[in-house]
Amino acid sequence: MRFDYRIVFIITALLFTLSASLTLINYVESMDSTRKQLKNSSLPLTLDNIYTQIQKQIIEPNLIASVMSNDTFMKDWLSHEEDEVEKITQYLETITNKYNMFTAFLVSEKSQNYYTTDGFLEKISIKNPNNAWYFNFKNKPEKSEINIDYNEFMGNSLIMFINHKIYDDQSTMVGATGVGLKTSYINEMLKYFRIRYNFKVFFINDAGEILIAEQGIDKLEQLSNHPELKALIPDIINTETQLFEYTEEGESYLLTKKYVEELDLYLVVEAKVDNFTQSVKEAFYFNIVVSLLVTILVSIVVILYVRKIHTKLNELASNDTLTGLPNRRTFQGQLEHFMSLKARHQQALSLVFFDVDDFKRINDEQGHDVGDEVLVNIAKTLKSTIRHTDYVARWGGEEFIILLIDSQLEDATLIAEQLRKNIENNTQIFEHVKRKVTVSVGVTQVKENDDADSLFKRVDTALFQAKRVGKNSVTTVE
Ligand SMILES: Nc1nc2c(ncn2[C@@H]2O[C@H](COP(=O)(O)OP(=O)(O)OP(=O)(O)O)[C@@H](O)[C@H]2O)c(=O)[nH]1
Repeated sequence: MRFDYRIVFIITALLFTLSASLTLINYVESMDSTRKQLKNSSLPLTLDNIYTQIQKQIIEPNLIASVMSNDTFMKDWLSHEEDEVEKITQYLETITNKYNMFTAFLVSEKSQNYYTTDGFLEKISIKNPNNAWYFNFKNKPEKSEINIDYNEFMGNSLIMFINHKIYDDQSTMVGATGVGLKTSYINEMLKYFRIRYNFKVFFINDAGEILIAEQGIDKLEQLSNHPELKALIPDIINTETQLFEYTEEGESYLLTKKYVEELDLYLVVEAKVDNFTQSVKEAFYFNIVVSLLVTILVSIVVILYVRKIHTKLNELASNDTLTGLPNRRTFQGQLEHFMSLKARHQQALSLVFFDVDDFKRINDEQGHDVGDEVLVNIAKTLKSTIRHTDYVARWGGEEFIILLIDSQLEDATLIAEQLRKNIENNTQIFEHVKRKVTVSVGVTQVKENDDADSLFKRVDTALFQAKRVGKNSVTTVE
């Protein structure tokens, strides 16, 4: 009976399918929950965090600019002392140093002069685009504004200006003052959020231009190279929607926005989804490999175990459990095999068939256990008497059979006689039964035209004759 590997393959396939399916379900769920967490928690939290930090940074300078615009010194200076530039320079310098601002400024409506901490800077003109901010501001109803602008006089860097109008007692606008601060802290903050949390943060104005972004981040500087993001910008500005999604070069991005009133800008936080699902993907590949290894391991254990059981079953099916000798069925198979070989190789084969004499008496008088012990010892004697190339079996009950390979009838008779003597003189059997146990033996040789039936019939006749002549003897039938 050959071991059928198909069942192992089926078990392996089922096991792997099961564990792979569970891993896949787990993966899909984890991906889904990571996306949900990104949408519902990480992105909005980061957005609020940045918003709060920016507001905190604006509050103090805004207050300073407001105090400056209401300062009586400022108002008096504008109406009576504008020729004393020293005084205002000192005032602006004091404010800048005291509050650690990048600059402080004043524009006089009467003289159109622009003063900074360095004194008189320039005469502003409506024709100069750099001065456009003042004329725009003047025409606005608001008393204050925040402008984020590059300033060529200030190292051409991005400066946040907090502008406040100055009014005289008749509520006429007499100028504008305020402070300027470098936005480098914003850049630091944007960098921090990118490195620490994998978020890209930027600010867009009403015109859809990205006004503040981390410097050196290609994507945001070259918005025209990113049509998918560019196409979203009108929606970011004009709709109430908070969350946006787009795909670029096969990568999925999520965006969230908030309007920052003080800056009149939209704060946008962007996340590349893959950055957040990477660990889930890695866990998925790892789990698949582990599942495969575990499946292989389980399959090996199953193969080893099933093979062991299979060998045991084979043994049980082909061997006699009491003596360990092959049983009748196995013997018949072997006999047919040797008979066909004989036809090819012209090899002499003989059959020896024997039966324990008066075995029933042993059982009846001394019990079955003693009877069993006798059979076991006869099997041992049998094995030690014949050659290892011969084939022996328990035929059934107290009958044994031997196929002697390459043996003529005369040799077989000699071996049968030897066997009979060995059993009769066996001391171990004697110890158990307390008397001699003998066997009657029939011998025959396989003939040219024999089949299994004719052969058995002949050897059975020989055994019968051996019994008839008084047992404990060997009889040969040609
Ligand atoms: N202890 C034991 N007895 C068995 C076993 N198989 C068969 N027997 C017994 O062997 C006995 C055989 O008895 P019989 O066929 O009458 O043969 P016998 O008593 O040996 O008589 P002869 O063959 O004429 O010498 C029966 O009592 C069976 O029950 C076995 O495995 N163990």
